[in-house]
Amino acid sequence: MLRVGVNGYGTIGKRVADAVAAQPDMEVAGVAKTTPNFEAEAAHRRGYPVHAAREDRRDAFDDAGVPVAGDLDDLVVESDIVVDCTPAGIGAENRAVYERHDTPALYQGGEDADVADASFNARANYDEVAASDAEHVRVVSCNTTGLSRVLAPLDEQYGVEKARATLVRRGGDPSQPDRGPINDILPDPVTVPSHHGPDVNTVLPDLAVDTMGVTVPATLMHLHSVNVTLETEAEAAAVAETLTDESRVFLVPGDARVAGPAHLKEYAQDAGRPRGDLWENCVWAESIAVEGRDLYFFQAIHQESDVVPENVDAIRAVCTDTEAAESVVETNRALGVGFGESEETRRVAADGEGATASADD
Ligand SMILES: NC(=O)C1=CN([C@@H]2O[C@H](COP(=O)(O)OP(=O)(O)OC[C@H]3O[C@@H](n4cnc5c(N)ncnc54)[C@H](OP(=O)(O)O)[C@@H]3O)[C@@H](O)[C@H]2O)C=CC1
Ligand SMILES: O=C(OP(=O)(O)O)[C@H](O)COP(=O)(O)O
Repeated sequence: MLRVGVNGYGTIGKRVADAVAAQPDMEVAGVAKTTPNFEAEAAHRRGYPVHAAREDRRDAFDDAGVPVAGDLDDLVVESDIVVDCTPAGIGAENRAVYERHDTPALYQGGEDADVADASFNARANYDEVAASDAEHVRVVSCNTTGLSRVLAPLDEQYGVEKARATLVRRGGDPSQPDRGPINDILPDPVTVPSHHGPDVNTVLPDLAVDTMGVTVPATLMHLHSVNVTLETEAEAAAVAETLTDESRVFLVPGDARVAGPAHLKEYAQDAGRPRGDLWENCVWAESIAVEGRDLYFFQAIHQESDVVPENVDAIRAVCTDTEAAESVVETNRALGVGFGESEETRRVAADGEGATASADD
């Protein structure tokens, strides 16, 4: 059993902890945060040992009646790997703590790429990261994850001459009342390209991609308008087939009459998904169009959850000998990723494979 510590228990951290707890080869060693708020109480109720991330905050936990299992050092010692889910910039400060204990760590996409020895997306570069023996790995951000999951298979199947995407970014998460805008539409960043294209190149280095960002008064999901000039001509139906075969792409059927992210979130909640999470890219099947070698489509990205299965796979890539396909299938199975069965799932099931818990160390 891999013992996984989660440092930072907010939007991403709480989901990563639950996803780790769902895996047959992993358990949650504990979680850490600085404030004994409702989320700390929820972590305690879920049975996760709660750690005070800063020694000077320990009294606050005692005063609030939230039992404290230890400090950050204790959590790192207890863990085979730590998933750092602290706010952007704090992960970089924490790397020294993980190094001091010689404990591998994952970081999130809010950190600069140079926080880690490698950036990770399971569909784009699991094998390279696993082979590199990198012990400090950054899981790319939600938007970059969403782009990488579609651009990797399109590049393999048809070749990508040039990808362009306009990212309509949600202003903040539903749990962030202090975010905005509340009545505006912001070029964000106003400079072009946005950081997302270069970030895709941290996991798909040879792919030509430019991105622009716009932030809007919405909290539910990001929405991407994607245009890809392919190297070979393809029918829209063939592209749809290619994307259907991806286990972390949900091709939203036209007859579902899903108008936008509000319907997608309702779809997930009706399906009984925890927190209404949508771990998959949601590509509108009807939007897939091809003019010559130019492909167009819309996809929605659930920023709170799409990186969660990627973190689970990154744990296996860093700590075990598990192959990419095995890990993805195991992660998907344990979480319930996929509204239908992908080709990848069918193939691995037919081969009788399953993720192993064989830790290297
Ligand atoms: N939300 C999103 O849409 C996405 C976020 N990311 C990235 O994931 C990372 C985390 O983001 P997100 O989950 O949204 O952030 P949140 O603000 O929701 O959660 C951060 C958590 O870290 C805790 N925290 C703050 N300071 C410290 C500290 N010094 N040590 C330990 N814990 C601390 C906070 O609680 P407390 O204050 O009690 O300590 C909170 O639990 C960022 O890099 C972000 O860019 C990536 C993809 C999508
Ligand atoms: O990593 C994210 O977005 P990004 O891919 O646009 O950088 C998350 O949605 C967090 O974004 P935020 O920095 O607006 O909270």
